[in-house]
Amino acid sequence: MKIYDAIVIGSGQAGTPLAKKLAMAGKKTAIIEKRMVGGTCINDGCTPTKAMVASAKMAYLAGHSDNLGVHIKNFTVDLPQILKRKNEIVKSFQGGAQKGLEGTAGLDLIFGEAVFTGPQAIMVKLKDGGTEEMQADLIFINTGAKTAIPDVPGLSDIDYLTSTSILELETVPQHLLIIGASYIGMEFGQMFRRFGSKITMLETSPRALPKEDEDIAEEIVKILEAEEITFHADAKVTKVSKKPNGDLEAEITVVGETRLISCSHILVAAGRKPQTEALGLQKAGVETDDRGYVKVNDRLETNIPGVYALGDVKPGPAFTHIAYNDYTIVYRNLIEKANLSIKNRLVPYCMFTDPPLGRVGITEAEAKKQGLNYKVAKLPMQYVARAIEVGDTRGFMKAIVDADTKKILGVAILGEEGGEIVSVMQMAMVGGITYPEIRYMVFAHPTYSESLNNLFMKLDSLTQPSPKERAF
Ligand SMILES: Cc1cc2nc3c(=O)[nH]c(=O)nc-3n(C[C@H](O)[C@H](O)[C@H](O)COP(=O)(O)OP(=O)(O)OC[C@H]3O[C@@H](n4cnc5c(N)ncnc54)[C@H](O)[C@@H]3O)c2cc1C
Ligand SMILES: NC(=O)c1ccc[n+]([C@@H]2O[C@H](COP(=O)([O-])OP(=O)(O)OC[C@H]3O[C@@H](n4cnc5c(N)ncnc54)[C@H](O)[C@@H]3O)[C@@H](O)[C@H]2O)c1
Repeated sequence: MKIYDAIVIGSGQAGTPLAKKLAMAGKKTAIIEKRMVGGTCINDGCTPTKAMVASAKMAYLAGHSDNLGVHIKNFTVDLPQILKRKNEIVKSFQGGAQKGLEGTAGLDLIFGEAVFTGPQAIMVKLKDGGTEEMQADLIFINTGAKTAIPDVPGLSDIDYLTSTSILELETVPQHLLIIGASYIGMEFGQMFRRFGSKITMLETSPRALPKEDEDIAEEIVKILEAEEITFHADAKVTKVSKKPNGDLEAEITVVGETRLISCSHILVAAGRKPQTEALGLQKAGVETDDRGYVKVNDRLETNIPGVYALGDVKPGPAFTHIAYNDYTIVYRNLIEKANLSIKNRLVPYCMFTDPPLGRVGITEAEAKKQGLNYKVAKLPMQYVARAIEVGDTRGFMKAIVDADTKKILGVAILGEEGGEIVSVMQMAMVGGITYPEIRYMVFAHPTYSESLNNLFMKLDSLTQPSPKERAF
């Protein structure tokens, strides 16, 4: 039995920096990884998808360059080259992360699958064979999530794609049917449409992106439909099968009506589930919720003293920046004796469609549900000077503000650089900057952020439009 001060299970976006910092703080630490260092984000999440989204954007720009006076006669999409570039980026990020762990004194990187054998005890099924027993007073669960496979008759009999396996396709699917129209579905749907696939998207909810405000979801669907992507909302896949010619067939009901869709590939993008099934949590007495997520308090402590859970394995928003922030909270509480909590943490995110959707704070629907006295400002990107100059006026800016305190409650930017502009607004929200202050703040011209002046002008009919707004 090996004795450590700390054991980190999973080298994801929380575990990797946490293990390093704990070792550097003098704690003898082990980090156990069953697959590859860097977890989902680096290996089959953010990094590879955003690298491939960049190729898809290039294809789109090549096909839409005439308007800017640049005529590109012919272009082709070279998927093997796109994969090669993506793989090189992934490999360099993964290699860098692994080197960082291996080069840290007092830290052991162990490849294998960790299973709890008691509250402070772990058994590792080593990748190279054999097992290793270890224990520590501090154990951190950072095992992330994996694709959830819906219970659809016939699905287990066909070679369906997941967000991981689709990243390795060497040829562009002729017709890709996507189950689930949220982040993963939208990002891959647009990407493969731009690579040349026909795309059909199915969503069980009455509309795509059910967690977003209706106007935002509608606008995104409109943008993707303009690229000839087909959406079916209120849709349920009732059966899938392989036809004698090798094609796949999905039987679906759309608003109660049965249809058959023939396609070459099916991507399952219907959500993710925590990787806790094989973790032996019951041996440690660690409680999970009814969906298998590890229950934690606001300081990310489980019900067992000394055992913590960070990142996607606990309930709540599943993003890399949240996993990373979890690490900083746990580390500072433990080592720097801070008293930090995840309560009231502002959660920004960006869906990397083109244009992207950046959002922070609450939605209009949430403001309504909470019965707040709020106002909504909206500015179409057609009124954003920078968007006109750049030649892409799809989308809009939207803000929800408190009518009494004038504070910003939530912002969504569906437009070019939406994720970047929303970061500006996030800082305003954290700093308590009110919308009248932003309305008259000096931003560089011509930037997208400058149009935040005009966005907030919309809130007060007595306010004179700025010279920039008058120009339109
Ligand atoms: C296709 C896709 C695109 C995404 N794009 C974005 C994006 O653009 N922006 C964003 O913020 N988020 C994005 N995400 C989400 C993001 O990847 C996750 O939120 C993030 O990786 C979570 O980090 P984590 O540390 O909790 O877990 P992970 O990164 O999943 O790491 C968990 C690690 O634990 C290991 N592990 C699991 N069980 C064991 C065990 N028993 N023993 C040892 N090791 C174990 C796993 O192998 C894995 O390496 C995307 C996700 C997907 C699937
Ligand atoms: N840019 C980003 O930050 C980014 C990108 C990709 C993924 N992610 C993360 O990955 C997680 C998973 O993404 P996701 O899109 O798979 O999950 P999700 O949970 O966000 O959405 C799944 C969608 O599938 C629908 N659905 C479920 N079962 C269905 C069925 N049988 N038929 C049709 N539709 C069905 C749901 O109603 C939902 O709209 C997200 O929570 C997100 O945090 C983030």
